[in-house]
Amino acid sequence: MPTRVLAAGDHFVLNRLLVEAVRAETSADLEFTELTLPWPVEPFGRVGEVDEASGTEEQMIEALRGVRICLTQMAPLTRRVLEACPDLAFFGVSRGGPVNANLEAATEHGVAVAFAPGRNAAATAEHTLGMIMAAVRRIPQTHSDLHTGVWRGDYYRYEQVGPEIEGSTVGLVGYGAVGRRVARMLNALGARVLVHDPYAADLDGVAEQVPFADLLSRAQILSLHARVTPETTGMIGKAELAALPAGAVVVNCARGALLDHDALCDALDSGHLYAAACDVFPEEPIPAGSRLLTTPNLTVTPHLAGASKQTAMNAAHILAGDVARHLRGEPLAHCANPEVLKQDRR
Ligand SMILES: NC(=O)c1ccc[n+]([C@@H]2O[C@H](COP(=O)([O-])OP(=O)(O)OC[C@H]3O[C@@H](n4cnc5c(N)ncnc54)[C@H](O)[C@@H]3O)[C@@H](O)[C@H]2O)c1
Ligand SMILES: O=C(O)[C@H](O)COP(=O)(O)O
Repeated sequence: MPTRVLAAGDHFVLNRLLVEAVRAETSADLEFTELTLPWPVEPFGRVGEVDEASGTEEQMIEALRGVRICLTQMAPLTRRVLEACPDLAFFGVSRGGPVNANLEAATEHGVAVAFAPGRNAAATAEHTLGMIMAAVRRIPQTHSDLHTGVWRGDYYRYEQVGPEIEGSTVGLVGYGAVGRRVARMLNALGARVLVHDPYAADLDGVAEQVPFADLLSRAQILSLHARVTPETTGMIGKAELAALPAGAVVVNCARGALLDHDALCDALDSGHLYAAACDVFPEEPIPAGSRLLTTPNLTVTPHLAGASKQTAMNAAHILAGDVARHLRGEPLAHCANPEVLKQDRR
């Protein structure tokens, strides 16, 4: 009897990549089903606490009959799904965190939850560098000026000039897959890189861990790369922005929940900050009429830092490696619930 595998991504391209990556990783006798599911309301920021009713729960329960391995981007693994699908043993989430899985219930049901850390870290780090440069050099503003027939060379040459990255002090909050790549790039550009991440042990020799208050008082460029936790939610508010040196630049390509956006707009309006750039917001899409769309010197992109040609392929390869390990009865490389009692239910 072949082992049944369900690829339940939000796009047929992801499903194809998942199936092909698993086929390339193992010669086990597998039978694949592909199901394209709509992207549910994103539980941004919560990891492993999902359990509310979801529109796709019924579809999942139906599709998971007899399925042992499920690979998905956002399909919900709720307690109800787990109770209704006793054959499931492996649930792979093609994201940096298994935000769509109830980890406690999965562990109770002996279902291993795998995920794909770092799959989009290069893309996100490169976008962050782009946002820093865009903000510091006023690229979006001057580009828009030219489109409206305005050539303001002297203004931007003398009155609106930002710091060079070379020689600047940059503060990174969070030193995980993205943060450490940003640090390497900025280090190569000649910046001094300070880090606040209480859980990062090794700083790769390119950055210096400092107390949070020191980082804030010294960072000419502040870039956020922490995951959202109770500890990091709202960690950059009015007081933290005020603590930055005058003329500082703030960049957020992590999560909107880390930053008080009203305080950010106030700090830009008052001239305390020179510029800011955000890819993520408290509400997405940004509602019409929001200050985030009209505050000068705030560059915005629509939550696409992690998107690249490689991202989905990287995720598929990371998950496929763990599918092969699961089938061989080996420990997984990226398991969100390693305490799972019964990983192998063959
Ligand atoms: N905009 C996008 O498209 C996009 C793409 C990828 C990742 N992200 C977001 O970027 C962030 C970083 O992603 P990653 O893949 O590097 O995650 P990661 O899990 O590899 O790293 C997150 C880091 O945050 C640190 N952290 C935890 N608590 C902290 C605290 N109190 N203070 C400072 N640091 C703390 C952790 O120790 C860890 O090193 C996440 O919020 C992720 O959701 C956004
Ligand atoms: O949607 C995003 O922000 C990116 O895909 C990264 O999120 P993740 O690391 O939580 O998957």
